[in-house]
Amino acid sequence: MTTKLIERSNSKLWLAAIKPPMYSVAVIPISVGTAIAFAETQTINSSIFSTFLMSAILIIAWLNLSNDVFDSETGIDKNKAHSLVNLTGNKTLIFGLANLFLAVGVSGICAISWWQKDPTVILLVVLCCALGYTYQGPPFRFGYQGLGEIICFFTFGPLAFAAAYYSQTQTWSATNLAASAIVGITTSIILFCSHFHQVEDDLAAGKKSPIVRLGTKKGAELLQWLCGSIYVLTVLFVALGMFPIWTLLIFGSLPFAIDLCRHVTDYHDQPGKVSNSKFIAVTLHFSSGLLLALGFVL
Ligand SMILES: C/C(=C\COP(=O)(O)OP(=O)(O)O)CCC[C@H](C)CCC[C@H](C)CCCC(C)C
Ligand SMILES: O=C(O)C1=CC(=O)c2ccccc2C1=O
Repeated sequence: MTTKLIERSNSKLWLAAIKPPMYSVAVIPISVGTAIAFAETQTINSSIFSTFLMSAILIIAWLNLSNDVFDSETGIDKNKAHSLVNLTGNKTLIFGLANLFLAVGVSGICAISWWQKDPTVILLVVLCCALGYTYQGPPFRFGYQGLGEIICFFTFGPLAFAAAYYSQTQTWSATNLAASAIVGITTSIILFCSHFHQVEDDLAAGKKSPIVRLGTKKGAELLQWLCGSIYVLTVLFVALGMFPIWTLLIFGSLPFAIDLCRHVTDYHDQPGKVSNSKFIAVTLHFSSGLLLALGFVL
């Protein structure tokens, strides 16, 4: 019985370390960017789409494994039982695996550029990876200065969307750029929410996350503006004729936005209770992204 309980909590820790829901951040920008390309050209290259999707998932695996490696070096993760480095006790193995995922992911994107005889897509994705590295890796560690959310907005928004759209069309689109702002915001909301419960550990390690800088109460207030902005922007882009009317389907994700804002407003200063806000934010990101994509293809 005791062994079973230990096994169960061990598998929970592994699941928390691998973070399956977080791969939404790879799926959504590639899917929405491709949906817009399809809506505008009526064609889709499914080999390019599936290669891009697999590569993006591998790049996010690299990001998360290497985050545990770099955080183990600053001591910020010393209380984090679900760090892969803490779980395995083998930093070299996790770093090696992370780099393998990055190499295979980037190879997939190289294949797309090779098929297109055009380096644009690989250059955009390498720029995303380099910015992702500056968030967490030495000597930059820009996340420790509170710059993560800004890097997140540009990488998962305009840059990832430009790469996904260009991989299908070899051209650019103002509509795609507008949609990228919405997904950039929802992705940054995930990172923003992940910092509410970590204030004590972040302060101890000298990490000035936006929540450390603002305080949890002001952070909860800012979250309401960020969530509201995705709906205001969608209405604006529909009114300007840049988005089809069906993209208003994004309002179907409003209950998750309300739930997220209520949860964070109620528990912003209670780490044990606010810690799951990151996963409500993932649900908001996934549902709003999927509905937006649907709005473009209908
Ligand atoms: C690893 C990230 C967050 C974890 O942050 P933190 O250390 O505070 O949390 P833990 O407690 O879990 O340790 C995400 C950081 C995202 C980064 C700012 C930007 C990454 C860009 C990607 C490489 C872009 C990939 C684009 C792809 C879809 C083509
Ligand atoms: O572990 C995390 O907290 C995050 C992992 C991750 O890959 C990601 C990507 C984009 C935005 C936020 C996050 C995380 O918060």
